[in-house]
Amino acid sequence: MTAIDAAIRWHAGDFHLDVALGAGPGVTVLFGPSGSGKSLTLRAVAGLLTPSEGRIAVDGRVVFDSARGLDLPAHARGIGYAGQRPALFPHLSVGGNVAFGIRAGSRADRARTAAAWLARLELPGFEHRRPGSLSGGQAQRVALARALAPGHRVLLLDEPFSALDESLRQGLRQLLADLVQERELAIIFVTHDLREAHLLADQLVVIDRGRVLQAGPRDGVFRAPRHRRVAELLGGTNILAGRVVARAAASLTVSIDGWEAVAASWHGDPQPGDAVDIVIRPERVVIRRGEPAATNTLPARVRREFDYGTNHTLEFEPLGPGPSLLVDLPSRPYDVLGIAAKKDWVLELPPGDVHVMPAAPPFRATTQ
Ligand SMILES: Nc1ncnc2c1ncn2[C@@H]1O[C@H](COP(=O)(O)OP(=O)(O)OP(=O)(O)O)[C@@H](O)[C@H]1O
Repeated sequence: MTAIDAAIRWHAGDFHLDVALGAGPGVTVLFGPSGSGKSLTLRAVAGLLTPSEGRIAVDGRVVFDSARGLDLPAHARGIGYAGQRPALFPHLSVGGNVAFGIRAGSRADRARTAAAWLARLELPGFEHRRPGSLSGGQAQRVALARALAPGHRVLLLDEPFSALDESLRQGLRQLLADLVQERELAIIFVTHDLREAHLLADQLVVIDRGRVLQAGPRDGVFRAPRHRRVAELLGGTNILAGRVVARAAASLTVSIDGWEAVAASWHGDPQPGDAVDIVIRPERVVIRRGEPAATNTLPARVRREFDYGTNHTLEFEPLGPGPSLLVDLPSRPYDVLGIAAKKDWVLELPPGDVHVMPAAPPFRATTQ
């Protein structure tokens, strides 16, 4: 049974939210740019925002249905929620905040459970502190403990690590992964951090301007975006316009700026002659010294390079016909290959990493 099944509409001013979302056990990452509607979606599922239309079911139980006038309050939905800005009750201690949603057990039991969650979130002994005395990252972890403590199977977490440093983030990501295993949790996790999305997601939902653009298992969405906008949002910086030359059972031949490449991945039903967009992820390009490879080689020269410390982004221009390409290379292979000294290389694009999508509709400058 899906843990969350939601179809909601809401609008305010110019912003229209029209989202259908399903989430099962594991981590479903809701990924999208700032202002795309991620928080609104989560707030609607949590019961903190009333959609103008729609239906929301949690573990098969309908908690909102505009057609039936049903709208269960947040506390009756059986969901743990931690918002983007931790909204702790200022009049309660930290322990009181964490124990707030726990229903079972004596007062002492609830206090013990709260203290145990605080310790698990690396805040041991914080239960007697006041919320006003916490740093931003500590308050965020208290909010997370409060969401976890009642033991709900469904958790909605809105950028819960945004105020934390990398080492704390790593520990808490591991904690979430452990909890998913231990308790078969279903978590919807909002982030606009691509690395975090990739690291955490079992399922990935890409949202933009209030709409779901694509949803599915993480690798399927990353490797096979449906169209240019999804590829752009997922960091596919080489998105090239081309045309289909030929189609075989398991491959397409595409022409890009006069250079032909074989692609083994595509979305839709591309036919010879069709205009298409082609995405080649910068971390999937192979840099060779010049030895021959079977398919998809492109002699090219480094035109510009950007040193990000852990990796280099190289901008290659072709030596003959073909596209310019960005290539990401970790700093060690960069040194071993000697790219600082040698600028002419042969790029190789494995066909499985050349993904073809229907061409984005042409941009219309006028409304005629
Ligand atoms: N009460 C409101 N009235 C009008 N517009 C609103 C209201 N609440 C949110 N919006 C708008 O809806 C859009 C989506 O907001 P939302 O908070 O869901 O974005 P988000 O994807 O979570 O972004 P971020 O990553 O920046 O948190 C934004 O453009 C926001 O300004």
